Amino acid sequence: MKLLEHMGKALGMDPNDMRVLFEEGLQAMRMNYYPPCPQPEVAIGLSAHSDPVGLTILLQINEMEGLQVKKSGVWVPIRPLENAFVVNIGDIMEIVSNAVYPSVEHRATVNSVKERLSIVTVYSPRLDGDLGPAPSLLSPQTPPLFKRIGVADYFKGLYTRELRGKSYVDDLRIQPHETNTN
Ligand SMILES: O=C(O)CCC(=O)C(=O)O
Ligand SMILES: [Fe+2]
Repeated sequence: MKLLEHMGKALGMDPNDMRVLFEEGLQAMRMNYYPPCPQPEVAIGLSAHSDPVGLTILLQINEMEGLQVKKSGVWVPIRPLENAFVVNIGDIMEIVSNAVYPSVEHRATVNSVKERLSIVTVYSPRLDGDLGPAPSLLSPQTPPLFKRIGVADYFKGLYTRELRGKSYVDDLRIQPHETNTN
């Protein structure tokens, strides 16, 4: 919550906009195990995706490289640093910040030498909340770029589709022909 509050402050958001959504939010944890793979060049540990949450904090536990983020269309390896967390922006933060903080597309590769482990904790809004660009960031000059959707409906929509890059957040984007000029 502290991290989110600071990010909201940096954006010039009304602190309440962040609180209303994320206070009493959902926190989940998962551990990923990638066994060594004899043919890593034809396999993938976790296919390209952006995390559908607010923020992700990730620890590459046994210091095996594998996480890659897409930067300007190129996959860049994230070298594990001892005792350092990786903080990834999720799709919900992209929506709330009205695309000021875009979510990061990433994937995990495997290798033939050793298994790889990562622990991930994700933070999301409360399920009974309502998700959309923070009202305090909107003005006639900065109109909303995403549709509003209930948090529960957002997750329902998410789990009925496949993991494919940033396709879900792209579907929630308001298209130019949908812009309401009233
Ligand atoms: O194992 C990794 O480094 C990436 C894991 C990940 O992206 C995820 O669990 O969402
Ligand atoms: Fe991820």
